[in-house]
Amino acid sequence: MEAQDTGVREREIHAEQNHLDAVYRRLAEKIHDAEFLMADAGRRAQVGTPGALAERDAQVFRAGVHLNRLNSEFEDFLFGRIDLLDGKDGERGPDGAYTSVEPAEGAVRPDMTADIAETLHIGRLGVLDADYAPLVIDWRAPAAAPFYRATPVAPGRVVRRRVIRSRGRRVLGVEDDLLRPELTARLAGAELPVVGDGALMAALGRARGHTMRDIVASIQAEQDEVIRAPAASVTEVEGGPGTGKTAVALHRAAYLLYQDRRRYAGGILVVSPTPLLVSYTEGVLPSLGEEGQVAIRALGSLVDGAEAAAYDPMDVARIKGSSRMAKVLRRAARGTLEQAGGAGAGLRVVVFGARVELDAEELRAVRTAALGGTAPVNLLRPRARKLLLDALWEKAGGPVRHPPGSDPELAAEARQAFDDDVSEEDAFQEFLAAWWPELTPRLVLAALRDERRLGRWARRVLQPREVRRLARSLSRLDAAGQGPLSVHDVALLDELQQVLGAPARPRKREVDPLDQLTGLAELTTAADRDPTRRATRAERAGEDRRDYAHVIVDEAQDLTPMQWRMVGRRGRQATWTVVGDPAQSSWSDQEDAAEARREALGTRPRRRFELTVNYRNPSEIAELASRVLALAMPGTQPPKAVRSTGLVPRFAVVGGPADSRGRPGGLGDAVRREAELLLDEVEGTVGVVVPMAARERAGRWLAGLGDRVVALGSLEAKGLEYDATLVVTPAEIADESPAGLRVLYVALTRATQRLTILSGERDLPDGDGVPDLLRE
Ligand SMILES: Nc1ncnc2c1ncn2[C@@H]1O[C@H](COP(=O)(O)OP(=O)(O)OP(=O)(O)O)[C@@H](O)[C@H]1O
Repeated sequence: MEAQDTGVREREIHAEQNHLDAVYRRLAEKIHDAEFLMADAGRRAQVGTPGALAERDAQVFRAGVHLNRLNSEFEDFLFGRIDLLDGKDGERGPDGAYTSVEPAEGAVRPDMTADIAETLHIGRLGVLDADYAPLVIDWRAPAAAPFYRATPVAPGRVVRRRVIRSRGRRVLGVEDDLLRPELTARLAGAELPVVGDGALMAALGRARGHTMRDIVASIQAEQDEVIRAPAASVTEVEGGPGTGKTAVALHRAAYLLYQDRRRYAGGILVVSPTPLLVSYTEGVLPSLGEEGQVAIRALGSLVDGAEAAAYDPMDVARIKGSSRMAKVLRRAARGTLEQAGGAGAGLRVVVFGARVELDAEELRAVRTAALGGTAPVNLLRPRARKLLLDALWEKAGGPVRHPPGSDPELAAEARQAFDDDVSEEDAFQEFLAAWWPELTPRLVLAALRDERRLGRWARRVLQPREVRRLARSLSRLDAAGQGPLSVHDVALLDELQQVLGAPARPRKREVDPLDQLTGLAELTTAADRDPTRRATRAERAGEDRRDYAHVIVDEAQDLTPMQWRMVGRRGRQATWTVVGDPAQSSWSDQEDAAEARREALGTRPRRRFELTVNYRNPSEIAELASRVLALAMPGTQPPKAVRSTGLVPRFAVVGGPADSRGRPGGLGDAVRREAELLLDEVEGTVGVVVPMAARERAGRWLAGLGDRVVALGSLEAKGLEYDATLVVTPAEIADESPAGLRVLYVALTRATQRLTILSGERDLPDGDGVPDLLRE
C-alpha cells in the first residue's frame, strides 16, 4: 500500500515538474524578448529625434520592468494548483474575487462522479503561453481566490487543491486537500489522485530564520478576505498573537499594487513599531514580486533625518506620547521665537539720511500682531517683515506726510521707496534674521530642556513633576537639538514641523519627468535587488514623501496619540489598513490613543475583520500565555492554536550551579545556561526577552553564543518570532509599566517551538519553578 502511495506521489511530482519546465521555457523566451527590446531601444537612441527618444525611454521602461520581474530568482515560483468542475461564471464579490462560483448543472452526475473541466496553476506572477493561455495565474488575480477560499464546507468548483513545493527549478513535493471527498472525480479519464495532507502544518513547523517568509502558498480563507478587501476606506483587522496580521498586511500591500498599480504608484507606507520588525519583514515584499513603491518604516524613522531606536523610560514615554504635548509644542514654537535675540537693543535704521528706531516695547507689539492667528510661525516671517516696515513707516512720519486724501499714487510710491530703502539696509536684514529666525523642529525641541521655560509653556497642561521629567529627558540634546533621539522624540519633531511650517526644501533627487509618466520607480538595478541593500531602498522609497496612497499600520495598538498624529499626516488622502491586537498593547492610556486614532483615520467608512487562528505558537505555549492574557485583559478570547508539539514549556529558576569558586550562579549565568540549552534544542533562532532595564546587560550575557541567539528588551519583542524563546524574570517585565502584563503576554507568544521561563526571586516560583503569574 505504501509503495503504491509512493508511486502516486512520484508520478504527481513528475507531472508538476513537466508543467514547471514548460513555465521556465516560456520565461526564458520572455527574458529573451525583453533583452531584445532593451537592445533595440539602444539603437533607437541613435536616431536622436525627440519622438524616438521618448519612445525609447518608454520601451526601456517596459522592458526593464519585465526583465526585473523575470530575472528575480524565485524559490517556488509555482506553488499551487486547483482542479475545478465545470461551472458558470458567478458573481464577483466586492473584492473582485469569484467566491460564489458554483458547478454548472450536470457537472456532478447522479452517481456522484464528475470530470475535472479546468486546471489552474497558481504562482507568484502570471505567465501566459504563446497562445495567451495561462500557464500560471498570479496569486493576486481574482481567478486565484478559490485556491485560498475554498473549504470543504463551501468548495465551489474546487475538487482538489494542491500545494506544490519546489526549489529553484525542481519540484520537491506536492500536498493535496480534497475539498469534495464525496465525489469520484476524473481528470483526463483517470481518477484524480490525492497526495498527503498538511501543507500548512509543514510550513508552520519549519525553522525560523532572521527574516520573515511569505505565506502565499498557504494563506487561509479568513486571511485571504482581508488581503483582498476593497481598499475604498479603512480596513481594520484585529487578531491575537500569531494570527498572521503582519503577514496579511504585507501580502495586502502586494495585492493592492497588483490590483491597481497606477493608483498605488503614489506609494504604500507600512508603519512598523521597531527597526527590528522592519528588518524582519522587509524581505517579504520583494519575494512577492513587488519593489519600489512600498516603504516599510519604523515609527522612529518616519521623519527624514531622524533615526531613533532608543526607548524612553515608560513614565517619560507617557508624557511624550500624550496628546497634551500638541498644545505644549504649539506654545513652545511661539515661545522660542519670542526668546529669539535682536529685540533687546531695539531696531535702528537710517532711511533717506534720517534715523528711525523701534524700541523693545514697540517690537513686542509688532511681534504679537504678527503672531495673531494660527499660521505656522516660519511662514509668518513675511508678514512680520511687513508689519515691521509699517511700524517704521509710521515712526518716520510717513502717514503724516501722506495723510488720507492726498495723492494715493504719490503716497504709494513714497512708501515703496521707503520699504526698498529699509530692506536694503544690512542692519535691517541682520535684525530680521535674529528677531524672526527660521526655527527648526530640533531647535524648538532643544528649547524644552529649560525647565522654567517649559513650565511656562506647559502651564495647566502638564504637571510640574512631568515638566521636570520631560526637561531632564531632553537634556541629552545640545542647544541646536542635536544628540540622541528617542522613538517618542521623533513624533514630537514631526508635530513641530507641522507647527513651524518648514519652508519647502529643495528635493534631494530631481524627479525625471518620465518617472511621473510611467512610475519608473519600479525599475530597479541589480544593486537595488541586493538583499543587503534593502534598507536603503526602503528608506529611499519613503524619502521626501509625506503623503501616501495607502497606509498600513502594523501593531496599531501601540501607537501613542502623538504617533497617530504623525502617521495621520502621511495619509490625508490615503486608504488605510490598520492591524493590531489590543491585548498586546504596551501603551497604557488607551482612551487618549483611541481618540487620536479616530482623528487620524477621519470619517472614512470602516470595514472590520477578525483573525482567529494562531499559526505561530503550539497549543502548549498558547495555553500558558493565555493565563497571562486572563490577568491582563480578563474575558478576552485567545486565538486557537492550530498545532501541538507535545513540548511543554520549561520552568527554570535563577541561582543554578555554583561557579568554579563555589559562588551560586547569578542572573547572567542562568540566562546564558538556558539560552545554550535552547540553542541545542532548535535548529533556528532563539530570542531572549529581558526587562527593558536589563537590555544592555543581556547582550553581554549572551556574548559569543553566535548569531542564532538574540537579546531583546521586552518592548522590542513586538511582532517578532523565534524557534525558541527564553523569557527572563516575568514579574519584572510585568511590573515595568502599567501595561506590563500585556507586554509579558507579547513576550510569551514569540516562540514557534520551545519556551523557557526563567524566574527570579520576585517571581515567587513554586517547587516546580512555575512563577506566581503563570500558575493556573
Ligand atoms: N496562512 C499561513 N500559512 C503559513 N504560515 C502562516 C500563515 N499565517 C501566518 N503564518 C505564520 O504565522 C506566524 C505569525 O504571523 P504574523 O507574525 O503575521 O502574526 P501576527 O498576527 O502579526 O502576530 P503578533 O500579533 O504576535 O505580532 C508567521 O511565521 C507567519 O508566517
